[in-house]
Amino acid sequence: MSQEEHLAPFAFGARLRQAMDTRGPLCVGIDPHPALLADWGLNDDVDGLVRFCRTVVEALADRVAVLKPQSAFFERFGSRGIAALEKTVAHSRDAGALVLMDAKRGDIGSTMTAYADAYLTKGSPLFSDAVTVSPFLGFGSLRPALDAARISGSGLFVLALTSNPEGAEVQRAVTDDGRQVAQVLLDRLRTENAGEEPLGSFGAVVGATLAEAGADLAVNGPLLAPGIGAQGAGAADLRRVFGGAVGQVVPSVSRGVLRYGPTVAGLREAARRQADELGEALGQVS
Ligand SMILES: O=C(O)c1cc(=O)[nH]c(=O)n1[C@@H]1O[C@H](COP(=O)(O)O)[C@@H](O)[C@H]1O
Repeated sequence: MSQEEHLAPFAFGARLRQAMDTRGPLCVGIDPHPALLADWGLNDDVDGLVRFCRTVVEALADRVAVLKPQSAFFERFGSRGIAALEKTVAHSRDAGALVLMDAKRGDIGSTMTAYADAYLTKGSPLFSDAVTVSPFLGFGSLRPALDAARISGSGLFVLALTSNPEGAEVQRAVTDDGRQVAQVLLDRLRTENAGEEPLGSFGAVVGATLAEAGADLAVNGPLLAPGIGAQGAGAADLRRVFGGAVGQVVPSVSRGVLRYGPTVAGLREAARRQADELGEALGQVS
């Protein structure tokens, strides 16, 4: 039985909290890079993509809290890639993982409504437990997604302090009232999550690669921490970056686990190792 069936009335934040508490907080990204397909002995085509995803889901969907398919690697293959993405989402959810669709969508409100229909509305072929969104058009442009997520019990992760070095130019820019852009976004998330227990459904993306957070991360929502493994961050960075907010951190690893395929056993062992290391750093059961 999937987590959704178990926990149907609960909001994403509550379902995520439960998954983090029972499975540990690790999120594994499904990023079928051409280089990984080659390393796994697969062709860089739809058949290779499908086999790759089937293996990752078989290995991990019954044990990690969150699986995060990176939409770009599926879009490369056009409509058949999207069909593979739909199946990957469905199989992951059926096996009990929460699915965070990494699509980083963002647009004017009226178009955002269509993205909300695609990812956050029950019955849509790409319906996911949560989706990553870009607030570059202003936090208010995300309103249709916030509203749709509230109705369907799904969630959002808003890019705030991304793991790439180029992000700071925009995200650390100082606004008229003296706050950094990232802080404005975090403050808006705190408002959206106000009063939610045990955890709000609207999270922020905060890279584990940052030298320091330099922001108030207490948004009463989850903090997705990519950048671990291939981008150079590790368990030791989490306490430094997240400080008192470590209990809300969902550490995210893609290549750092995927490179231990193609066997199910290799992937499981790599995920377990990451979960142990990160869980220890976060002071959580894993
Ligand atoms: O939203 C994300 O997941 C994300 C945000 C961010 O700031 N940095 C970041 O790397 N990501 C994604 O996280 C994954 C990182 O992959 P690895 O570097 O292989 O672990 C990729 O799918 C990125 O698109």
